[in-house]
Amino acid sequence: MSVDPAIVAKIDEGYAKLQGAKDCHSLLKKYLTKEVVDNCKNKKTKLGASLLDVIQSGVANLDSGVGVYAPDAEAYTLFKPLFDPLIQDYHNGFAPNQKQPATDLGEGKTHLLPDLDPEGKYINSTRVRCGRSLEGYPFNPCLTEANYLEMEKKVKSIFTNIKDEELQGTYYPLDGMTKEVQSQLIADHFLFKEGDRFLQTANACRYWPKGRGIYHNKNKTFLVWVNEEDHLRIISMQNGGNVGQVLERLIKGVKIVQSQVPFSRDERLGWLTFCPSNLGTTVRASVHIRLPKISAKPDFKKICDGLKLQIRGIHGEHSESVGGVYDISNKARLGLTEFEAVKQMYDGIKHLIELEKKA
Ligand SMILES: Nc1ncnc2c1ncn2[C@@H]1O[C@H](COP(=O)(O)OP(=O)(O)OP(=O)(O)O)[C@@H](O)[C@H]1O
Repeated sequence: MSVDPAIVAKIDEGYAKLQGAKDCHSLLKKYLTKEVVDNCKNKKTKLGASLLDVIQSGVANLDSGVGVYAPDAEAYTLFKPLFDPLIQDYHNGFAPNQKQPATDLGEGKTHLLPDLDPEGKYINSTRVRCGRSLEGYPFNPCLTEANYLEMEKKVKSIFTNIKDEELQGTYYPLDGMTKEVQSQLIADHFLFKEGDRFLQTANACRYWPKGRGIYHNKNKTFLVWVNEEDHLRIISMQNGGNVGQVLERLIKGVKIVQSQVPFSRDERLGWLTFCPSNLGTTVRASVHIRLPKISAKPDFKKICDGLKLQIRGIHGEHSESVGGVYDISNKARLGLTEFEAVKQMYDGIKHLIELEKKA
């Protein structure tokens, strides 16, 4: 199977565009060398995905942080000259000979994560999410409309089997949801946003809103996103800083969901996801936090980097802080266990609160 010359030409153009973009600091630009382009541009996965599928979002969006997506699981091995160094850079030096450790969600250990902010002075809310991909299905750019609908049907049957009283809820398909309800769910931080340009240019939004939706319990403390960036995003969240409680609920939910359908896991890369930044544990544990004194200092980002933490704005990735509230989470998700990923956020935030108190 050879790659269409028009696609090869677009890959070459993409490379040239990145090279010429002085203000582009994405990991794609850093690792898409001429050697990598020449090595990969004529390769195609069994499902027909090329290097263009991997790089097109980062080429279109020069302000990307990462800039690459895997159109299917095979892409991670076929295009490893690009993925391996990029993964190593993003995930704390996770080298090509390293393996993701076995899953440890933290069962029996959540008491080690008592409330970070019992007086409610700093933390508005806490959230822990993980992603899962249904075994046997590729990622967004390779999915057909029939795939989306079939996957949604499978996942809906998981939800109807949730018997746990706290987690029981309803699935709301995006198709048919009123704009008011959708906008309110987004504004309240429960639902994924609409029209994300990074995902759109990755070819991840075809047939939208078909097959997309959200499940949540009555209190909106346990939620599952269906077919946004990943097949599933399983989320536990609540007001305040009780990380242990949030994780406890997530563990319960993941175990129920996982007992019903098989998910794609790779020997080396752990749970497989569309974006390489989410591989491994797929865990992003975050707080919405106010740290007015230390966040005003010029070295705030450096302090967070040193604690292996990532800062985002209040409406998630690629958004700004509002009212001095930041979303701060663990950065790496690969090369450590799920519990360690949450603990990395926990220890880092504890330290930041101490610095804020002393400032
Ligand atoms: N601790 C938190 N409390 C309340 N809402 C949160 C918290 N962390 C994230 N959110 C909200 O979750 C939504 C999704 O955020 P965002 O897209 O940045 O992250 P994500 O779901 O982890 O996925 P990705 O990393 O792929 O973007 C946003 O509305 C964001 O404000």
